[in-house]
Amino acid sequence: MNPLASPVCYAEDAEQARDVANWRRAERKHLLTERAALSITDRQAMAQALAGHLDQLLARRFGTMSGLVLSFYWPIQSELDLRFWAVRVHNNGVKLALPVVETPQAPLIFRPWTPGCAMQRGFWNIPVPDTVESVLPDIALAPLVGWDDQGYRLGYGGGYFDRTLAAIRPHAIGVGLSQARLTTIFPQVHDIRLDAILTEKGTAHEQC
Ligand SMILES: Nc1nc2c(c(=O)[nH]1)N(C=O)[C@@H](CNc1ccc(C(=O)N[C@@H](CCC(=O)O)C(=O)O)cc1)CN2
Ligand SMILES: Nc1ncnc2c1ncn2[C@@H]1O[C@H](COP(=O)(O)OP(=O)(O)OP(=O)(O)O)[C@@H](O)[C@H]1O
Repeated sequence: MNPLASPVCYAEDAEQARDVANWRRAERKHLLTERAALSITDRQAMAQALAGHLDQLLARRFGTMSGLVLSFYWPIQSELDLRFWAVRVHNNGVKLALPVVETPQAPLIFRPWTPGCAMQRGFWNIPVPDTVESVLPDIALAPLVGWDDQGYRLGYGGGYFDRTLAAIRPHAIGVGLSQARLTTIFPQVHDIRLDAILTEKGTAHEQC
């Protein structure tokens, strides 16, 4: 074996990782600008349509979801607002949770949420339930900034969902806009494929 091969290879890997990180930063910015340009009415219609697809997918895979814990998200930065759907799901007896960055650069934790429960501002100013209790979700909705046909997700660039899916393995469903599709996100070793991706147009990806 050529003794020089490994260091050269590492140098190329580091360069490639840097290129991908730079490309993702630019794509994120572009996708977030495009999403923010949609009208509130359009986003509400998309959220309604997506909620319908979610109901179908969850009923098909999990039936009534009785006894299961499902995590959703508190919308930020023009994300589709599925809180009306979360209230409906809660009223059907499903336990809900929200993700929390408790420790930077560590997996997310999940705190139980009920409609109207006390909230506080967390990391990045994202509202989180004001409780010390935590739960493990069986199903986790992952908000998407971008996505690809293989089921890979682009988020806000903290690596939080990937770290979480590497630590615990809920059924992970990415939710986002059909217009946020990328040909590929150039998956890196840390990227974990989601079990399904849903947009306002329906199922874009589903693992068998
Ligand atoms: N509504 C909502 N809640 C959520 C998430 C989400 O995507 N949406 N998250 C899903 O995981 C977690 C928070 N995710 C975060 C991801 C990145 C950064 C952040 O600091 N980003 C840096 C950019 C990093 C980089 O590009 O290198 C920044 O903008 O400064 C913050 C929070 C938990 N809660
Ligand atoms: N399992 C992991 N362990 C350690 N670091 C990780 C892990 N997953 C991701 N990271 C780090 O997080 C950084 C950002 O990852 P990536 O670009 O995939 O974020 P993202 O999926 O867009 O963000 P988020 O999930 O927070 O919305 C990567 O450079 C990587 O170093």
